[in-house]
Amino acid sequence: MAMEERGGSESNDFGDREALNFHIRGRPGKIEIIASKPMATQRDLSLAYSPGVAAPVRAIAADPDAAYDYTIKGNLVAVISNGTAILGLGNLGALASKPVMEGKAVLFKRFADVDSIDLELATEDVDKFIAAVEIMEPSFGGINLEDIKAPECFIIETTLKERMNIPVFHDDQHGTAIVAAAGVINALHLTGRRPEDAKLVVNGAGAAAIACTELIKAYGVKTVLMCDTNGVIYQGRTKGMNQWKSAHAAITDDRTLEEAMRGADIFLGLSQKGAVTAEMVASMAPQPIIFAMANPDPEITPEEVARVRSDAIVATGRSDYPNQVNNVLCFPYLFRGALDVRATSINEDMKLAAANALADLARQQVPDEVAAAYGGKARTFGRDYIIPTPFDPRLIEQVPVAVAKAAIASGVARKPFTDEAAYRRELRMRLNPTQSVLAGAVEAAQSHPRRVIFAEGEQEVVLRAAVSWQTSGYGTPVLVGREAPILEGLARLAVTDVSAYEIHNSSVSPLVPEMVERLYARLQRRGYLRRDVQRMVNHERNVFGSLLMEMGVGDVMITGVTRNFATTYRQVRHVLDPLSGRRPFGVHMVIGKSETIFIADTVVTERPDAGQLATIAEETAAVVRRLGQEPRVAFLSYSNFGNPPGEIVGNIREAVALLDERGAAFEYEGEVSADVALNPALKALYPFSRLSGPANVLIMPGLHAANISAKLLKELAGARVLGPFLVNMASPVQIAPMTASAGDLVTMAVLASTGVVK
Ligand SMILES: NC(=O)C1=CN([C@@H]2O[C@H](COP(=O)(O)OP(=O)(O)OC[C@H]3O[C@@H](n4cnc5c(N)ncnc54)[C@H](OP(=O)(O)O)[C@@H]3O)[C@@H](O)[C@H]2O)C=CC1
Ligand SMILES: CC(=O)C(=O)O
Ligand SMILES: [Mg+2]
Repeated sequence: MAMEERGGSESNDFGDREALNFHIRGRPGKIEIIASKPMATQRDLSLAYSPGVAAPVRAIAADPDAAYDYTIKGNLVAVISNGTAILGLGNLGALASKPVMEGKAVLFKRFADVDSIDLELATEDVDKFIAAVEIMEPSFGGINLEDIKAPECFIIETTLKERMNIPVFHDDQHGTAIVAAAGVINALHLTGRRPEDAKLVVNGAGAAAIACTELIKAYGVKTVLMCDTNGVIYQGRTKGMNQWKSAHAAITDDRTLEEAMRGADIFLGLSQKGAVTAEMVASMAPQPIIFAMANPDPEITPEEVARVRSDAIVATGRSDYPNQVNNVLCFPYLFRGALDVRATSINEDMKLAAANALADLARQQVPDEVAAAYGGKARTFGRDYIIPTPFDPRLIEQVPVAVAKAAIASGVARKPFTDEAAYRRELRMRLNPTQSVLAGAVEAAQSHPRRVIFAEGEQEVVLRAAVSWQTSGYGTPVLVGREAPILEGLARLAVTDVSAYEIHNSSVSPLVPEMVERLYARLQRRGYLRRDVQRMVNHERNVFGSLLMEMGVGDVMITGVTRNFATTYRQVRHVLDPLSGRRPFGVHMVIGKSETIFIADTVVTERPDAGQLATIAEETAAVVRRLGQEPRVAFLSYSNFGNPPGEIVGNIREAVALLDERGAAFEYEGEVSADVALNPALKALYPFSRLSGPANVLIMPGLHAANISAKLLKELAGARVLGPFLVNMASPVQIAPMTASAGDLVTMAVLASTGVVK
């Protein structure tokens, strides 16, 4: 997101209150543990616990490696801290570090499907810390040390690496160094500099700073001045020194950061908020490279830099500016690769491989399916994109493969892979690409704020969605309803600045006369009297809201929580039309762990004929592609390829033949039963089937089957079911289910406003 698009704001678009609410909502914190095996029956209990559990116990006692087969060990990483250097907030103790450590654990899961648990150890004693961690080796596949201050972190990590036979990795040192090095390589490339000619100034001489400096020196940067709270670290300095700082002591007359910064090509900030001034930045060399990486607030903000330098490449550790240089780009993927080949350690070769993979990725052309993850906004390598963003769906494939290969080549992999293509496939399957698209759409929504008409503005759930829309920076909520209840509702939600919300009351709106004229012109030849139309405009919020859309008051309309779909749809269609020549239909999305299943048409056409089925399939396939997945369409029935025969089966077979005739450019098959479509073992009974894998688009034979199965899944399956999404309307209108949460409403609005669903 470019700075101007943020409106030049220098603060978060959310406050502490929202961050606290986020953490307290539902289950406190950010983690829960779920069972990976069913625990439904007496038999399950016997297998999982006594007596069944004795079998894996004996197997592991006989062969310790069997723990990787029979327990979670091989995919479990401990995030361990004592809270002595929590981000850039300082030594606030073990307990206070827990939100960060829980956060790291969920990032492991979200980005690389690594299970992770946080452990906060209440000690600043190095020996006690080491003793506690080393005896935990049986439990974990790897140890991620976090937010432990220097110089203790160096002793802790070195000793644990010597004593433990699983990867031990201090994220603040090496994770940060890998990502910073990738960014520096690309920034040097962009500014046409050679590493050996560049002057680097590092502010901070702790865990992150020392490791970053070492890695960047290994890449060829020779002239380095490092500073800490006592200024420049020069040869001969005695105050506040230790052996790790001494290794980087320079021969120089500079004594302060201000002096060191003069003429510097690169600045790395790994110290504290506000440590750098605009004057210092102004004194740097042309095209300065400025990585202000302190969290949560950088040494200097990109806005402050922009005021004095227009030629700088700027990165921070935060996700709300371009170029996020943060170890989140590294640790999930590095451990993924290390765990997958059961590496005994994470060595220099693996770190270099990760840095190079990250740097390469940013330089690659962004393919269309990845652009979908950015809401269609293609990224190109340049000043505002020197490093991939955390939601880039290619990271899960490229970085772990590079790391695993380096582990194999350097001899630390205990279980090398032999088939790289199969490993890449396995990695891709770990994450659901739709999640990346949703994340990308959110980013796109923030950079192109839109006006959303919430037609049911007095409803509590709608107000919560509207507040979330506004505070997330997606744009202006336009609320339909009476002013007093809406203002009361906003006050209950602690909104202080109501000027950010627009309220339209259909009883008193000055737009009503024009609305009546427009609608009467449209409906008079459908048997509506002027007074019928007047009543509809005044009393039917969906009609009023749709007219607001029609008159350009909003960009997107969201409704649906107070009336059933059919009623709402009828009201909307009084005013708004489908795309020319198109027939609207509905798609539900069932968002699973590694894939999303799409079901259509779940809302409009009761008994689609063959032509309609074929068109629904084609248009759903287009939606699926925009959501980052390659469609594999199954036309569902109770029968498989004509067996048993039946009346509605003919329609479906004809739809498949029509797609053949039309030369449809996606995989499709039918008619098949749901289990043959989804279960590879059953599909194998039909080896001629044209689907290359389980279907992800289920085209239902009729509205009954579609709507019932979507709702059954929502109520029973425990999966996240979104929709129905209304496709093919000329203006972006979405009709949510009456059960929609505020989050669902926002997601629907985001997908509609970014054109991912249309
Ligand atoms: N973007 C990212 O991915 C990451 C960012 N970081 C950030 O780096 C910073 C340091 O973290 P970490 O290395 O773990 O912590 P440490 O406690 O190990 O090191 C902190 C270092 O910063 C120095 N320092 C503090 N304030 C100043 C100042 N005003 N001017 C100069 N030096 C200063 C300290 O100096 P002295 O030695 O004199 O006490 C010390 O050397 C934090 O802000 C953290 O958020 C860390 C990891 C990853
Ligand atoms: C990002 C991180 O790990 C830190 O700031 O400490
Ligand atoms: Mg950290």
